[in-house]
Amino acid sequence: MSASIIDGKAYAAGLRARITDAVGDMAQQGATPGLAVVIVGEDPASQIYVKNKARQTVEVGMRSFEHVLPASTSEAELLSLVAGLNADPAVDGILVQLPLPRQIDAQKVIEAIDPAKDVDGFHPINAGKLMTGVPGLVSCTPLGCLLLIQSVQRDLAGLNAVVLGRSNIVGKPMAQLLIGQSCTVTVAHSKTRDLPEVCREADILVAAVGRPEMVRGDWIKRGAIVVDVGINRVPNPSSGEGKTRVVGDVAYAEASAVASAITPVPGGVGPMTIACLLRNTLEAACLRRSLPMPSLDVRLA
Ligand SMILES: Nc1nc2c(c(=O)[nH]1)N[C@@H](CN(C=O)c1ccc(C(=O)N[C@@H](CCC(=O)O)C(=O)O)cc1)CN2
Ligand SMILES: [Mg+2]
Repeated sequence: MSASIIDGKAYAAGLRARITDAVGDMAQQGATPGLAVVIVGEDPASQIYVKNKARQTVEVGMRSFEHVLPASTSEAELLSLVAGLNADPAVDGILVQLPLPRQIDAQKVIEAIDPAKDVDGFHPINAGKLMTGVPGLVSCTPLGCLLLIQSVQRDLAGLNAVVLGRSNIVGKPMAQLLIGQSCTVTVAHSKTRDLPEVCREADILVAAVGRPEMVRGDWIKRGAIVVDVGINRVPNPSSGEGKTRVVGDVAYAEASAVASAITPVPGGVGPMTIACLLRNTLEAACLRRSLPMPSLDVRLA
């Protein structure tokens, strides 16, 4: 078996096209959505993600408010900025890029964001809504993963899903989303016994552990759908000294020989994270204006 490749880049482009249409309709009614993105410090990867977020926000026709703060910013200063954004009627969505410098308690900042503007879906109110099956803003990376899984199989009821990783940002919300689709869900992690054995039970395997190529081909059930959330930079001496390349948490070539469908790294889950952020900003803007959320059905060729 050679797995079909789930093209997250193409899916994300399709989603952005649908969002662009919806935002155009809102703009005609004088209701252009706005997204505020906050970055603290100079982490190079975060700078790239934030630039991409701001650029794509403008590309879909939304207003982008970028706040670049020095690494020395205090928690009180950041909380004061968040309070201002909560009160700003032009801002529908607020995103504080993670990680934050060590002097700032990220959880405190997340909890300071108005849940109605929490387009990352990290606020305990939104996490609780997901847990209890109440509509709310859902964390972007797991939402992107679910959309990619459903692009190859719409009905997931009764399937065994294994989520590798238990972070608040990916693992836990991913498990909740799959429960919402009537999957039988196992959350596995670094202390799980017989991990390869547990993974081999999965019809759907979502890997979000941050360990390069940890999931081997013989951990995967024949015909499984494999979603790789990992973004790991590893040395790549064949392209020159000091050069790196990006790999996922799954050994891609081995897994492709066994799975029915698999997301690549890069070009799988990563692009969906920002597309879903824009989707969530649209949803927040619709809710705040009591407008219906447009359907954003994307079909891959
Ligand atoms: N407030 C938030 N902070 C962080 C989040 C988040 O969702 N909200 N997620 C990550 C970073 N992230 C977005 O912020 C993000 C990561 C990766 C990608 C992406 O497109 N990756 C590419 C590969 C990139 C590479 O080559 O290095 C891909 O997979 O194709 C987009 C967004 C942590 N912080
Ligand atoms: Mg993410």
